[in-house]
Amino acid sequence: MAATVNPDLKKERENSSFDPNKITSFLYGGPEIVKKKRELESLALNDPDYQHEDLNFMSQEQQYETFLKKTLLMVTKVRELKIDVADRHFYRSAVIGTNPDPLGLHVGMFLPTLYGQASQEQKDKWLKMAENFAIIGTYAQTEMGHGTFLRGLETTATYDPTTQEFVINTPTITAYKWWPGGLGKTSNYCVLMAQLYIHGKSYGPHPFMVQIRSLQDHKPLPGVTVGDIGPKFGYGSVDNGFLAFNNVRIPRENMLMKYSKVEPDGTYVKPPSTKLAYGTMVQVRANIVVNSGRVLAKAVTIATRYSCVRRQSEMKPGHPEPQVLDYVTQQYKLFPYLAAAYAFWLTGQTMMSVYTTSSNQISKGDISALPELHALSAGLKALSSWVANVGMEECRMACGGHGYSHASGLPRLYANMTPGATYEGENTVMMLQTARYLMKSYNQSLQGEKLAGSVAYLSGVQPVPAAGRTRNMLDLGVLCDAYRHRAARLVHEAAVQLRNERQAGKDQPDAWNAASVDLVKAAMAHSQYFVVKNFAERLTDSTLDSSISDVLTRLCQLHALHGLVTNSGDFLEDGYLTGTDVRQARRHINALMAKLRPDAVALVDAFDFPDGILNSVLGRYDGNVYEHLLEWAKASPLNKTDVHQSYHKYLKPFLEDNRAKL
Ligand SMILES: CCCCCCCCCCCCCC(=O)SCCNC(=O)CCNC(=O)[C@H](O)C(C)(C)COP(=O)(O)OP(=O)(O)OC[C@H]1O[C@@H](n2cnc3c(N)ncnc32)[C@H](O)[C@@H]1OP(=O)(O)O
Ligand SMILES: Cc1cc2nc3c(=O)[nH]c(=O)nc-3n(C[C@H](O)[C@H](O)[C@H](O)COP(=O)(O)OP(=O)(O)OC[C@H]3O[C@@H](n4cnc5c(N)ncnc54)[C@H](O)[C@@H]3O)c2cc1C
Repeated sequence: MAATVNPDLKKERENSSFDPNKITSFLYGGPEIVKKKRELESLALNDPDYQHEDLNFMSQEQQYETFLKKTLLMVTKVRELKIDVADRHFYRSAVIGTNPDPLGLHVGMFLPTLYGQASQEQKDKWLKMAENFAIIGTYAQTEMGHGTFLRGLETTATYDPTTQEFVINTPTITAYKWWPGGLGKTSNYCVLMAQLYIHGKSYGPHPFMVQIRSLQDHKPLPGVTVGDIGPKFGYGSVDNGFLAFNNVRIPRENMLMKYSKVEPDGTYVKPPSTKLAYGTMVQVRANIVVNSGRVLAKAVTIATRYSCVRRQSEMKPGHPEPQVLDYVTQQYKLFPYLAAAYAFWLTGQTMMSVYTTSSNQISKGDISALPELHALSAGLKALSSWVANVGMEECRMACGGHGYSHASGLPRLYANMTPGATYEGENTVMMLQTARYLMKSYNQSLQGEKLAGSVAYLSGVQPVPAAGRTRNMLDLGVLCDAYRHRAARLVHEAAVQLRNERQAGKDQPDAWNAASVDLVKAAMAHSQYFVVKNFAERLTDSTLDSSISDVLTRLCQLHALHGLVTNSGDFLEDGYLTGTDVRQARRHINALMAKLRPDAVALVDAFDFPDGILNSVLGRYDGNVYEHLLEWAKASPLNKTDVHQSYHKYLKPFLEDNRAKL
């Protein structure tokens, strides 16, 4: 087995213009954090207790069992090792890699819902148990018939003042809860979203704490039907489940009552905003933005390293076969996603800091930040997960045939990450939520109100500059202006279309539906502007090491220019940019790619994913791809014996029969 680094990769690293550790430090927030991250990752990756056979060789049941065992062990070890709460995600992501785990919903949504929606007494009652995994919960909202339309949920929680209980019921097949992670086999509790009814009146969806399985033998409690929904496109390591209730009674105190309340006599106390009950979803949407950047970074790391190891065809007759990354078309496949990975990594950081600031404000009773937080997280969640999906698939195809093998790590990455476009708010629906906020804000600006936050740019009309001007299309100020102008114009045009539909006689919902393609386009342009502007702003950080600011600036330019060229119609339509500008932009992209080429490997190394996390033969740090491909294939279950047992059952009699007939 080769112990040395592949010579092509070695040369790439020797020829890069900067030290990748400096970018790693920038991406993770300083050298101390990087040190901590590496220590925790290496602790997890070198722990023999976490080793197991490749998941790709396992059935769904085996994957679930393996991951359950592994994550429970992780909980115990995190406790024993006394890992700080703030650092646990480093350890966790090294243990689970790019796979979801059966406790993901407990950590990612059940606990956050208790933190965000439970009253102090309820926290005192349940938090200790939940934080210490004495109970395991999930977030049971989606039903077979309704995921998007929360007001359409059919599960009911009917208050009975005589016993001071809620009666939980699943009235129809379509009311079955469907999809919650960890529900199928793992959880014994859930936060249940159900329609609250008091004295025959509906109050909309509310969260309830409901025990579903016995704490003694894990059997479903009386009146509870629960199970696994079966194999999916990915997510083999998670037991997504179904759940139904037949008039199950829970105490009044089990409705999560930080905001809405039901008094013993059935009096309903209204929350400051009904949408506060949706708070956990906003948090997870912000997390998805972070995750999309990381997922794209992983895919690009695999494809870029492999493209330096892979040699194919003759560029010049008689010359050695070039590294495929030297084909400019290959660069054009990968470098825009390399740039996008950086863009979304940084966007994710900003999104999380907006989330933290706004949610602190909200939990203190000031809910003014809620609409902006919802609109921003919805749009960025949708944009980032869409780009990550397209990018992962592009990276897979850029690896040729080997990209299709599970050895590449890319099919599993895609299958596990692509539902980010669907869960936690289907992407088109999320973009339409952002559009709703944009329309409101736009109308407010027309009334002369000054706008703040991400929509501040909608205040005041953006004039189209006079024709004939020359622009420097590499100037980040020029690029940000172009994106801002495009977003403002598309918001304006969507608003005009909406108004025209109304004037043509449609009511508001029909007009909205008729204008929805334009509305999504406007929300997309708004979100893209936010990403480009955020990237450019991060480069103005005076503490940024000068040795890396050049290369990061190139990535930012490439990200902005590539988006501009692929959406050139939007920038040209009203004459804001000229054909010459767009042609110039295309030339700059080629020049930028040539400049980035020597730094490509260092730029993906800077993401600092150890091999154990990447889990890809093609993306190995040492580049020794071929010998490990062979080794990996040999470990496949079909190769356990030279002659498979099916030969004796089927092939042998078939061949013998055919031979006998000759
Ligand atoms: C370590 C941990 C790792 C982390 C990862 C964890 C695990 C990851 C795995 C994850 C696994 C996956 C787990 C899962 O998948 S969990 C299930 C996730 N499900 C969804 O996301 C459902 C999506 N649907 C909705 O959110 C709502 O129903 C929508 C938004 C579609 C409409 O809603 P509704 O029909 O009720 O309302 P309306 O249209 O009448 O609008 C009314 C007003 O409300 C405003 N509004 C709406 N929503 C919000 C909001 N949230 N905050 C603030 N405001 C909000 C809205 O703008 C409007 O404002 P205005 O215009 O009137 O002023
Ligand atoms: C892997 C995975 C894990 C999940 N985990 C959980 C979980 O733990 N807990 C949980 O509660 N749920 C979970 N879900 C469910 C998930 O949240 C929903 O599937 C998601 O919110 C989308 O809702 P839907 O399935 O009803 O899609 P639908 O709304 O039926 O979407 C179908 C199509 O209709 C379109 N559409 C719907 N409404 C509109 C509209 N108003 N305007 C325009 N177009 C519209 C959509 O754009 C889409 O193209 C999970 C799903 C997956 C795939």
